Amino acid sequence: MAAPPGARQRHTTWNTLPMAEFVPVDAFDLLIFGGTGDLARRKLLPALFHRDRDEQFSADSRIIAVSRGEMDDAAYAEWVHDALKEQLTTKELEPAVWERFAVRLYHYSLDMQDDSGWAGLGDKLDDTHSRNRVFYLATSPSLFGTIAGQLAQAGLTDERSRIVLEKPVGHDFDSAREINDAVGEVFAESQIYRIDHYLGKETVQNVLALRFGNSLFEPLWARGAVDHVQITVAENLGVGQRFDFYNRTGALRDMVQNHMLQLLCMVAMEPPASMDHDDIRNEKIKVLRALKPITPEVVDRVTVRGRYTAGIVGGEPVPGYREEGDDPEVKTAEQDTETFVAIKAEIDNWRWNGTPFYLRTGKRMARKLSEIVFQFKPVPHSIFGDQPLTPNRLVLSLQPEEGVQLTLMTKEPGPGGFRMRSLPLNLNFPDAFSVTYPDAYERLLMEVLRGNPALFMRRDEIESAWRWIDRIIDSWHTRGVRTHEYMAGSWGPTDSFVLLDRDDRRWAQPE
Ligand SMILES: NC(=O)C1=CN([C@@H]2O[C@H](COP(=O)(O)OP(=O)(O)OC[C@H]3O[C@@H](n4cnc5c(N)ncnc54)[C@H](OP(=O)(O)O)[C@@H]3O)[C@@H](O)[C@H]2O)C=CC1
Ligand SMILES: O=C1O[C@H](COP(=O)(O)O)[C@@H](O)[C@H](O)[C@H]1O
Repeated sequence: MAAPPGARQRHTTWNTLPMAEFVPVDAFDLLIFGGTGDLARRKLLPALFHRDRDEQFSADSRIIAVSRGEMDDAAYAEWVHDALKEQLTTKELEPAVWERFAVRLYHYSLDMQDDSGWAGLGDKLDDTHSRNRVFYLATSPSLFGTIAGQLAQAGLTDERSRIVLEKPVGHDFDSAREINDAVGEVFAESQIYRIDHYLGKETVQNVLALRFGNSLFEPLWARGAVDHVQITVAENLGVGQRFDFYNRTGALRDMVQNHMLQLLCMVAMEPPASMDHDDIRNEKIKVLRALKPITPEVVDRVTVRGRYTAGIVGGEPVPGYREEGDDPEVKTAEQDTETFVAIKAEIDNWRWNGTPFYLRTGKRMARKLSEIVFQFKPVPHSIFGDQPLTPNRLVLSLQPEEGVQLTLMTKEPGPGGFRMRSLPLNLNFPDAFSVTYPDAYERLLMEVLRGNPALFMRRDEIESAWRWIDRIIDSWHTRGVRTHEYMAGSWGPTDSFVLLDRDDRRWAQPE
């Protein structure tokens, strides 16, 4: 049926087939700037290999890596093969799939900071522009503007091409705006895909399904019923070989500015009118704009910075932050960088006024765990006398297991008396669906190749998030807020427990 005159055009390009099916994408040239880096080796190439295994790529689709290294296509294919051997099991790296994948691989040597060499890159590409052309920038963000400009000058872009920007987009609001301006001179906003790989995780998308596919939760999803929300992203790994990057960055910029704020937006936003990417992003931006600024007056009470010391993780002794990294020059430049941060965030809007969102992320914590916990309020009046009633809790688990758990009060069975027990109602996704869970990068790469930007961040989201983060960093500087030590293998510094204790609340973990 034709849309009525004046109806809004929707751009949803989600695969909504009734069954999970591997729908092929149109032919593409995917250029990975930084195609020999750590991200390409560990994430992008294994993700692409998996999608090729499921026959989603046409025979003529190509992957072209760009880096300064002198290597021909065959040498690059060999490098990729070694990388895949490291990342995948022998069973996964099926020889027939590898043969198909290997012929897609090309390498082009180029110093992106140099003006020469860009015209030659065009010779590697299909000049009929008959296939989708995607530029994936897996390099330092300081190169994003230069790369976009050089691509335009070499005549390699048109209105159909897409550009993917890896996180972080900038180091603060000003640098993010500079990058967005430079890239925006060449590409329209609809052609720019800013990655936050948390948006590619299944449970994060399941937040949409849970909230808006059920009538049960939405009426309770507000300050009237929800006491507070906790978002935890705990890692057991340390900073290891990324010391140089991390030392300049810290947990607030590395994890909160992007992943944690995106999670917060997904659970706190108002219902979007549709799954259209701009409908969703319009709601997310409202949440970011409603975040209460953290000023020097309150920063001590609502944030905690931590840094790990040596300890034991998973039964193994591990070094402290100060012992990580081996470059002496970097070591001397060491700052009081936080590897842990906890924040009491408040959203100044009708729905959430008075319901805080406690955010917590850290490296070298007791175990890897990412979850969002909705702590509901207690019943207003108990008819069960002295029996304690545990308020309901909804837990959305992202990692390591993906699922949803709702705790309910039930009556313990028995011939006499009336005893109440809190029990979980569990929906474990891997048990419920007999499919292999794709890595977040697999989904995100496919969405780029399909031209669906819903799972990517719009310019205003990035910039709003930076404004809020910059304010915290300024307040830390103004008040000289230092890091507190926590032992590797713990759940963070004591002060993070005090943060909740002050409000008479507790972190959901440790159990
Ligand atoms: N690694 C990870 O897990 C994650 C990384 N990121 C982000 O992705 C980006 C890339 O990270 P990562 O892969 O770890 O970095 P690496 O340092 O491992 O790789 C950088 C890549 O860029 C190439 N490169 C660097 N400078 C130039 C240049 N002037 N001209 C041409 N090629 C160049 C390098 O090749 P060569 O030196 O041979 O030129 C290499 O291929 C960073 O912004 C990072 O923050 C984001 C999330 C996770
Ligand atoms: O972007 C980043 O994310 C990883 C954590 O990702 P996950 O999918 O393993 O939870 C983090 O280790 C890294 O420091 C950060 O840059």
